[in-house]
Amino acid sequence: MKITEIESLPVAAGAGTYLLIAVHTADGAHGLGEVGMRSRPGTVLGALRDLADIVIGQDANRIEHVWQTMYRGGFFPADRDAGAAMAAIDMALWDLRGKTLGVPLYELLGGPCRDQVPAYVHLRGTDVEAYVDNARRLVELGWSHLRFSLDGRTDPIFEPRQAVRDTLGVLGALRDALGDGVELLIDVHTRLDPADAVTFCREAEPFRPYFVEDPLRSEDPGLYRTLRERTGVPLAAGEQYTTKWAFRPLLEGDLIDHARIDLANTGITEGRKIAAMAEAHHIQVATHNPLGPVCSAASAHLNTALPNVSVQEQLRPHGWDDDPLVEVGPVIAAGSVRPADLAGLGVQIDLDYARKNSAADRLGPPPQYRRADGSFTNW
Ligand SMILES: O=C(O)[C@@H](O)[C@H](O)[C@H](O)CO
Ligand SMILES: [Mg+2]
Repeated sequence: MKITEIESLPVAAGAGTYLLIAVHTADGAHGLGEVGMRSRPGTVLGALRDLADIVIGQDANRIEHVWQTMYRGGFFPADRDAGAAMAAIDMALWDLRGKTLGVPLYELLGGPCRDQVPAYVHLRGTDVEAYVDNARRLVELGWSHLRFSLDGRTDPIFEPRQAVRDTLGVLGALRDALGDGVELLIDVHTRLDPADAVTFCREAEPFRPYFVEDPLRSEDPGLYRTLRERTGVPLAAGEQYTTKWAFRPLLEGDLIDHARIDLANTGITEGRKIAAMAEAHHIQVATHNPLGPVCSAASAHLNTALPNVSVQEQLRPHGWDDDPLVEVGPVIAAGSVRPADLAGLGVQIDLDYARKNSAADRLGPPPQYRRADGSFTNW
């Protein structure tokens, strides 16, 4: 099972743009992977080429060994941008392993702990009424976990205190309209400084959110200690981390309640180790996955096999039903996701379609936000 090629497939498909890869082997097989960081396409495509120098010629069955050589083989640790490229290769090797053995990936990860994985979808709105209407529609479709963002709703200007007030208004209106049977998740996108994050979390408490995600920036996980002391709201973080070492302070300090592992940033080999570290702290895994069919499948497999799962992110309520790229993908039913009943990741894409519909020029930095004074703030 010699690895012969890492093929990058930035693809524009029915439902969005994805940065997929195919790892090919000498016997004509291939495994699929997905890169989680699409905001620096040149960097990650370059990292994939650098990693190919290390990986080509290796035995695809030695997944942990390949991980060690990718991570440490360039002397400088391959984290962040290179970590996202590594994650895609690692995911593809697990797909290949499952296909070679003829079993779904979750069987290799210990077998199922659950029948399907609870999932949440994204909720959007231009004003409070639109949020409530859109939420009601999703609930009617059977979704019980809805996620929306802390926004200023004056794009591209983001004023944190205004955004905190607006978002608390939306949260309160949703709770009033939907009652307690619907779980509400708020993603702050690392946009707040500690003072505003404390205000937001404390004032959100009476509305019983399922979690508040990324209230603080990710550079210094120790920052969460202050917030933790000042709010009882459940906290979620971790989507920007690629390694167990990055997650360690959050987990060992019991600073979060939900670990936002993104398998297209950590890979499966590292992601399951992070999940085990979380388990030791009674922290639930809430996989980050605003991504495509391959990462969604990988997440569904790992979450099927893990004991400590809260909820999996799924961008769209309808999955890939009408997407010309995706021949088989994970099964998305109202409120949940489960892997397709096939070997490996259980994803089949039309490789020719992917090659002909490159999204190379459509990936890049997200829209840029500004404070009213012109200074930068996170998207
Ligand atoms: O949790 C999420 O889905 C978000 O934080 C996205 O990863 C972010 O908006 C970048 O696309
Ligand atoms: Mg997020």
